[in-house]
Amino acid sequence: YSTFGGHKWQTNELTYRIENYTPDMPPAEVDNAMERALQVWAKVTPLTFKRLYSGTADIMISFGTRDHGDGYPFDGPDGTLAHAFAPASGIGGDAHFDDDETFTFSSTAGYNLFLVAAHEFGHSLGLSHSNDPGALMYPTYIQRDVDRFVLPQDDVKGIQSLYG
Ligand SMILES: O=C1CC=C(NS(=O)(=O)c2ccc(-c3ccccc3)cc2)CC1=O
Ligand SMILES: [Ca+2]
Ligand SMILES: [Zn+2]
Ligand SMILES: [Zn+2]
Repeated sequence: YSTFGGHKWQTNELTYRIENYTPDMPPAEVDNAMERALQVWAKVTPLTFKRLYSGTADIMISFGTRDHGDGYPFDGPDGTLAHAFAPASGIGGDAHFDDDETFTFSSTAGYNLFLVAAHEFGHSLGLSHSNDPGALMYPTYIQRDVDRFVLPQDDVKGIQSLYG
């Protein structure tokens, strides 16, 4: 695993807000994918995630295409699927998803939103990429069985090196 130089949140009570939705799936499935992706990390750390419905949360989650206002424009279908910012005020911690992608949650076609979100939230919490091909924080997307998803040991060690 690797971190952004040990950059981390100074509190364990984090907040998140889903700012908008993708037309690819019902909002309830987006909520579910995001909640489960955050729980993956909460389960192995003292971190808790509280959902906000207005105002500014630590982790602002949004879907956008091309230039969406942060100087890191998306690139249309395929290529970059999403990006997230390391812990910091303002845009720090935020996770953006490229709405030119077809995200799915139930089927295994397309990019699994739960997996991509879990990976991006790893960045939002302070992890950068791992060179362990089995790790969630490995830079390349690998389709996995999300029903029995268990956070790989490399990621557990990484997040606990920050918040354990
Ligand atoms: O740090 C960055 C910036 C660009 C990235 N490219 S991506 O959006 O195509 C991407 C690649 C792999 C994943 C991923 C890796 C492991 C598990 C799940 C998703 C997520 C997004 C990945 C990423 O998180
Ligand atoms: Ca893209
Ligand atoms: Zn962005
Ligand atoms: Zn990444």
